[in-house]
Order: sequence, then C-alpha cells, then structure tokens
Amino acid sequence: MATTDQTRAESRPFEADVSRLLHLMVHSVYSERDIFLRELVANAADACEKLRTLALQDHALLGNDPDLRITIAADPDAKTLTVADNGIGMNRDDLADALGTIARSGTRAFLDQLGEQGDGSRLIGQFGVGFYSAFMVADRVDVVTRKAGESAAWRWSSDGQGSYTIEPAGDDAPARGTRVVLHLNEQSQEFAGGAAVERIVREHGSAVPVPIDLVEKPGEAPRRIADGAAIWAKPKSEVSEEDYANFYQSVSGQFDAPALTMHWRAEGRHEYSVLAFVPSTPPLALFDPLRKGRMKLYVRRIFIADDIDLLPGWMRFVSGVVDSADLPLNLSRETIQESPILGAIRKGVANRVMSELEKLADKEPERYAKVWEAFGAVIKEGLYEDYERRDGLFKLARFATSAHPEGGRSLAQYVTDLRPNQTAIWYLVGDDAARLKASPHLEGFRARGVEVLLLSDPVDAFWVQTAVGYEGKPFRSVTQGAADLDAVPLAEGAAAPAAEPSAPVATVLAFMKEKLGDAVADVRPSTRLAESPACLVAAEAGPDRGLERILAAHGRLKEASKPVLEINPGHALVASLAEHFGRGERDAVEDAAFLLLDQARAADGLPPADPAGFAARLDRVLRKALG
Ligand SMILES: Nc1ncnc2c1ncn2[C@@H]1O[C@H](COP(=O)(O)OP(=O)(O)OP(=O)(O)O)[C@@H](O)[C@H]1O
Repeated sequence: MATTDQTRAESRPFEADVSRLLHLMVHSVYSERDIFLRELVANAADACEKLRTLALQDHALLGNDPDLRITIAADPDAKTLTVADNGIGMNRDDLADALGTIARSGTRAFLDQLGEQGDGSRLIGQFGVGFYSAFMVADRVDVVTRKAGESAAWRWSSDGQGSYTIEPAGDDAPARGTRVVLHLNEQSQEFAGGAAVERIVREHGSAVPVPIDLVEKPGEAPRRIADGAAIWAKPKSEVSEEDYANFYQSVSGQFDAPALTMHWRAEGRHEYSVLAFVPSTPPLALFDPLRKGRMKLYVRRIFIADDIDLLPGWMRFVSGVVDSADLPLNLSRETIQESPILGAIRKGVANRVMSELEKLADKEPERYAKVWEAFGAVIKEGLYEDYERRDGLFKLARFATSAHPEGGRSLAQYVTDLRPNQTAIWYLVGDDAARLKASPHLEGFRARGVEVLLLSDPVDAFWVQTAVGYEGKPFRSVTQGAADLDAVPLAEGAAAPAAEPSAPVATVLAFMKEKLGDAVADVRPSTRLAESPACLVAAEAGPDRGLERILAAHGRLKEASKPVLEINPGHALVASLAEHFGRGERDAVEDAAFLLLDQARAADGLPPADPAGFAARLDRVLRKALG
C-alpha cells in the first residue's frame, strides 16, 4: 500500500479487471464515444458535491475559492481536452485506489458481456466504469490533482496499456481539485474543438448540479455553458421534456427515454422535492442483490448520498433525486438512515410512485403494459416483501393465464370472470412459461372454463404462499391436493370427466400404488384431467410442487415431499391397463405404472426418477409394441 509520504515516481500495474476493460476500450469500436465526456463531467460534479458536503463541517476547506465549478478546456493545436474541477481532489492513496482498480460488484459479469457485444457503449455508461472510458478517445491520460486541505499534489499518468505511474506534481498543479487531460487519439480529434464539447454537454451533461464553463482555445475567457441549477427545484413549467430526458440519462446512466417521469414537491409536515423516473428498459444487473439504488438524496440542493435506501427494494428500477428541506445537514449517514424525517419521506415517495403507477395502469394501459413487461418480475417482489402496499400491488399486477396466455390480465378481471361456484383464484407455478401453458394440470380447469394464473417468475412461488387472497378469494395451487372442481359447471361442449372409477380401474390403481411404493404418497383417480392419462400433485397438506422445486434449486430444501400420482379414470389407456391387469399381465401393468409416473414428471419438467429403470421399461414396451 502506498503512503502519502512517498515522493518518488512509481509505476504500478493495473488490476487484472482494469487491464481487461482498458483492452476492450482501446481495441473495440464504440459508436457512442461521446459518453466519455459525460462520465468525466459526472465525476467532476461528484467531486464538487463531495467537497460542498464536507465544507458544511469544515468551511476552511473551500479556502478562497468557494464557487464550485467544472471547466472544460479544448486545445485544437495540442490535440488535448481537459476536464477540470475545484472539488475534493485526490491524494496519492486515493489515486491508487480509485484509478487502478474497479471496486464494484458484478465487474466480471459486466466485462464478459462487454467482450461479447460488438458495441458496448451502452453497457459502459450503465456500469459506471466512467473514468476508464477516457481511453476510448485518448492514447494517454494525465490526472493532476490536489486534495482539499492537503498540500501535496500528484500526477497520475497512463497510456492504458497495463500500467500507470504516480509521481509528485509540479507547480502547474491545480490549487485544489482535479484536472484530467486527454491526449486525443487520431480518430478523436473532433473532441479538441469547442463545438463538439458544447454539443455533448448539452446532450448529456447540462443537468449536473454544478456549473460548467468552456474554454474553446488556450487564452480565451471561460464561457458558461450550463448553469448548474438543480432541475428538480424548478417548477414543472420551466422544464422541457428534453431537460427531463437528459437528467434522467445522467442519474440513471441509461440511454433510453424514461417510461414515466414523476416530478413533484411535497408540502405540509415535511417539505421535499422529488424528480424520479421509471426507465423504459431494464437497467443492467437489476436482479443483482448488491446493485446500488439510483436515488440520490440531497438536502437543500446539497448532495448527501446515493446509497441510502430511499425506496423499497422492489422499486429499485426507479432512479432520480429526493431533495429534503427539513433534514439537518450535519447528520452522519447512520443518523440520517434512522431519522424519522427520512422515514416519512421514504413512505411519501414510495406511496406516490405507487399511485403514479396505478394512474398509468388505469389511464394508459398500453404504456403501463410496457412498464410491466420490463419490471413486473421486480414489482412482484413487493407482493412478498412490502406487506403494507400489497393491496395496491395487487392492482398493479398483471398475469398470463390459461385463458390469456399472452398476459396482461389483472386480478380484477380475473374475479369478474369467476365461474359459478368458483371459490378460489387458481394458479400454477413453474419456471418455464411454455411448459405451464401445456401442463396437464390445466385440463380439468379448462373443461370447466376456470381460468388459472400461470406464474413463471421465481418470486411467484413465494408471494402466493403468504398472500391471504384477493377480494375474499384465496389463492390455491392447481397442483395442491384434490382440486374440488366438481361444483363448477362444465363449459359448453366439454366432455364430462369420468365420475367414480369402475371396479377394475380401482383395482389397477391399487396395484399401481403397491408397485410404485415409496415413489409416491398415493395413486388416486383424478377429476382434473381431460386429455392426459396422469399428472403429479402435492398431497393435500403438502407444499406446492412448483415451490418445492424452486427451493430445491436454491439448496433450501432438505427432502422433497412425496407426490400423489393422479390417474385419469376415463382415459382409454387406463381402461386398457385395467383389462390387461384382468388378464393377469402384471409385469406389463407394473412397467406402465412407472412409465406413467415418469411421463407425469416430464410434464413438470423433471427427468425420470430412475433413468436406467426408465430405459429398460421403455425398451420392453417398445419391443412388444413393434412385435
Ligand atoms: N474529478 C475527480 N475528482 C475526485 N475523484 C475522482 C474524480 N474522477 C474520478 N475520481 C475518483 O475515481 C473513482 C472512479 O471513478 P469512475 O468514474 O471510474 O467510477 P465511479 O464514478 O465511482 O462510478 P459511477 O460512474 O458509477 O459513479 C471515483 O469513485 C472517484 O473516487
């Protein structure tokens, strides 16, 4: 580890991930090279905001230069572009930590994706390997910096080829803050001109809360090209769609347009402004449990933190800013987290986001459908975790069902279309949407016109277990216990399922149960099947089978409970088995019993329980059938 009293120049290798990233940056062609400037401006703005926050405790840090700003200077002759700030700056250790490593979760996965994609500009912006994107346009980058309150200044320099140097900086170092000098490569000379810089700042950087000055040529006076006014503090009427879109891109790191923009000011007991967005495409690593939220907390325009939980976990796709007028500025992060004011803000913001989503669902169902498509799987986590908002979430949820496999059904629609005597909301859980649609479990429900929710997101198996019901109707799994469908009248044209099994069928079922032994809890006649001969269900008190499989996949299930094999007593195959059994062909019926069990497992997406036994039985049956 370097220490600040080292004064000699030192060359160090980049961490392996950084080298790999730089290699990709230098050797791939990225269409959106402009983002390098957005990233450098964002870093400079962060540095200014960090200093502004520290200066609240220690005003001396601002010295005689209290106006925080970013200065971008072009030099067409020297072919350089410089981004400077008078923010917090870095000392030697900071430099080595910040500009030699990538301290972010998911880096490896990101690099793999980046390597596979022809054009990874969008990924880069989202992942926030910000600084390193400078090497898309520069063949050497110098960072000269002095930390606020310290006397030493440092120069970091690299050509992006595997190592960097750090040495004490000369007299030209900034009095405070950081200067990043890009020595532009052959293909990037346009960025040494003021026009290109101004265009990019307008497109990507105009919303940063620090003013930006441009120096077009050495010796020219700086000209202000962005005012640094906080967009969220402006009245709605003064903000254009374009401003919103730019700001959205800068807070979310995304390149799409927001699907929903929410801008309001809360007054009353607590005063705060919120500008928040729902993206139109899912952000990278949405399901990464370590993913940082994208909501920034400000107090009276001063940046406080971007990693405080301002929204419930299931709203983690929302990005934006909350600016409180009431939180004291001098609180530590821990005290802020626990402050009752923040508690009230959290609740207010989450409720408002929720009601905005409800409004969109009501008024503009097509736009809402897109939001659901992108984030439904995350929103459903709320059904499990966010008990307080569960009723509202039931209004937001949309489902694929047996009657509407294309999706988009609300629970309100489901209960409006309940069949006579239908007392439950039926569902089928699994991990594969296509298989759910084709499941034999649905046959008896179809015959009676009963709609079944098809739940194929991992979180589904969890919330259905804890949800009491919707409008007085409990949720019930079609794979659990005996489906009491008898009271629901048959749909028009549907054949009546076999009533009681005949005596020979009952006898063969008893034989099958004896032979299947430990593999099943029971073998019994079914009323839920129409076309298929058999299916597996959970015993009456047993857990849902889909849930069991998901728990097993996460290593959270010690022992699976035994399933019940349900047999369709009206099926021709079953009738024929009864006949063969009557003729004493016990071995053939035993083979059939095991094959039916494996067939039912296959319909649930499971492999045969005993592959060798399965192969031997299938072989015997095929030989016999083929003579
Ligand atoms: N102008 C600057 N002033 C002070 N520190 C800086 C500056 N630029 C970069 N840094 C430091 O370098 C680190 C790495 O920057 P980089 O842009 O690669 O990622 P990041 O800013 O941390 O991530 P994100 O882009 O997601 O916010 C920053 O966290 C910061 O500590």
